[in-house]
Amino acid sequence: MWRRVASVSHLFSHSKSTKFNQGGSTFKIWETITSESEIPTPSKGSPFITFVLGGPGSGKGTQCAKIVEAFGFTHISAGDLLRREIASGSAYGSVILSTIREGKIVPSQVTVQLIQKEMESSDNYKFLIDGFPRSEENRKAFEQTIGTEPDVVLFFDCPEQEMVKRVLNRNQGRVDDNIDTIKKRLEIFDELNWPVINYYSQRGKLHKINAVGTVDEIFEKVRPIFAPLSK
Ligand SMILES: Nc1ncnc2c1ncn2[C@@H]1O[C@H](COP(=O)(O)OP(=O)(O)O)[C@@H](O)[C@H]1O
Ligand SMILES: Nc1ccn([C@@H]2O[C@H](COP(=O)(O)OP(=O)(O)O)[C@@H](O)[C@H]2O)c(=O)n1
Ligand SMILES: [Mg+2]
Repeated sequence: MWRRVASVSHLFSHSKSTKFNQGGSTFKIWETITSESEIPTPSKGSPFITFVLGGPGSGKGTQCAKIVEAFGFTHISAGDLLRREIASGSAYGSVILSTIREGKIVPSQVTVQLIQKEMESSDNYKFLIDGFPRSEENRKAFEQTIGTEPDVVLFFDCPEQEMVKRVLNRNQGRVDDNIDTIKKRLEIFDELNWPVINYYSQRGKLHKINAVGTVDEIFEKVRPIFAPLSK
């Protein structure tokens, strides 16, 4: 549930719990109903980090481009970094390629190192980290290596059927955009994503966004989260 608060620097949040049954065990998910939530005030001395979560095809990359344009973030896509690593012929390339083909998660050490390099080489202090963390292992490795937590976590919540449709129409020549790999990616997403969502929800950082609608309609739900930030 959203309440638009135009040009007000405070958005407050309250939560309700929902139970999800994942692989035999029940996780209690705190669903943040972002009507009123406060985002920290960024300072140029320290990075302002937003994690962008959601299943394959939920629209993370598309919304990141809009956020960059409106709010001046630097977009770091974990998937793009891994694909760049493959293309560069790096020593890790073949392992990364087979992991992506199988829809599995690349070891966190590799992904976090790539993210860290991007952050360190940027002059910006506002980062959108897209498609990361995809597991608790990812999350913990980031915290240990970078030594900080995200300020904001976005979660694009999209029905599976819609995600499958979008991925099959994406047309970017990706090795993982085929029905077999998508099925595996959705299974992995279902198994590993919820504990991460639960963790950030309990810390009051999660902004869950219904990812069904047009790109612009969805961005109008994202915009108020960052409204307190200037470009
Ligand atoms: N709201 C939307 N409605 C319909 N298609 C969308 C929407 N947002 C993104 N898409 C399309 O769906 C595909 C997946 O979007 P993308 O941003 O790459 O998702 P993700 O990064 O989460 O996998 C792309 O082809 C994109 O153009
Ligand atoms: N944190 C991450 C992000 C991506 N990946 C791998 O990269 C693939 C593509 O990630 P992506 O973020 O580009 O995919 P989309 O959700 O954008 O479709 C994933 O399915 C994983 O195999 C990973 O191992 N760890
Ligand atoms: Mg993407």
